[in-house]
Amino acid sequence: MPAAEGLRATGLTVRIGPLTVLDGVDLLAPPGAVTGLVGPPGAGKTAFADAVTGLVRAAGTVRLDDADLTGAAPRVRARHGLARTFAAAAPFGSLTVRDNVRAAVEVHARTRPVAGRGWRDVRRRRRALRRASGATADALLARTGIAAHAGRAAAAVPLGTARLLDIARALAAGPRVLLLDDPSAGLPVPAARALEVLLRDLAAEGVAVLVADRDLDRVLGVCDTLYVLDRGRVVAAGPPARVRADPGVRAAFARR
Ligand SMILES: Nc1ncnc2c1ncn2[C@@H]1O[C@H](COP(=O)(O)OP(=O)(O)OP(=O)(O)O)[C@@H](O)[C@H]1O
Repeated sequence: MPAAEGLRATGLTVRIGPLTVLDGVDLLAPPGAVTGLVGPPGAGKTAFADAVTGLVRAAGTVRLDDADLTGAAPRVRARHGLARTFAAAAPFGSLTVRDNVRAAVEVHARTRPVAGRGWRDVRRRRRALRRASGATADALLARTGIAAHAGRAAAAVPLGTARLLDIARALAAGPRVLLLDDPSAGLPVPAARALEVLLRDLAAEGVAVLVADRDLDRVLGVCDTLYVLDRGRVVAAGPPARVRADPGVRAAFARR
C-alpha cells in the first residue's frame, strides 16, 4: 500500500440502537484533493465524520496513509494528522477569537513529539513554541479571513465567523486530513467564496480535504470528487459533473 494514500474508510457502518445510520461506506480522501461528502439532512454525514474521528463506535476500517486507525481513540487519530470541525461550531466563548486559536496552537505544540534527549530539551522547545504561538495564531486568523475579529469574545461573533474560527483551530494542528462538517452553512457569499479558495490552497499544499455538506450545488465547484450519501449508503461517487447528472442523486435530494 502506498504511504501517502490519504484517508481511506472501508465498510464503515454505524448502528445506533436498532438503526443503521451508516451502512458499509467506502470512501477515499486523497492528499492534494478536495473530496465532497454530500447528502440530504439525516443521510449520515455527521455519523461518518464521527466514525472516522473515533467519536462513535463503528464497524469497518479507517486508515490514514500507512497507519491503521481502526478502533483508535480520537486523540490518537488526531496525532496521526486527522483534524475536523463540527456542524455546530463550539469555540471557548469567553476567550477572544485570537486566544481560541492560540490555545489550539499551544495544545498541538505540546502533544507533538520533541527531538532531544531529556526534559530540558522538551521544556526549552515548549517555551519557544509558546512564545511563537501568538504569531502562528495571527497567521491562521489571516488565512481564514477572520483577523478583523481577533479581539472579540468568541461567543459574540456571528455563526459564519465561528465556523471559520473552528477551521483556524483545526489548522493549528497542521493536519494531513481536514474534515469539515457543513463549513459553508451560515457564511455570506463572499466568505463562502474565500473559504473555497482556502480549501483549494490547502489541497494544493498536499492536505486531504474532506467537506461534508447537505447542499450539492454549494460544493460542486470546489470538489475534485463527490460521494453522495442517502440513508447511510453511498449512492453515487465520482467527478462532480457526472454525479450531478445522475438521476438517482437528484431523486435522493428531492425526496427530502
Ligand atoms: N444519537 C442518535 N440517536 C438516534 N438517531 C440518531 C442519533 N444520531 C444520529 N441519528 C440518526 O442518524 C441518521 C444520520 O444522522 P446524521 O446527523 O449523521 O445525518 P447528516 O447527514 O449529518 O444530517 P444533517 O445534514 O442534518 O447534519 C439520522 O437519521 C439521525 O436521525
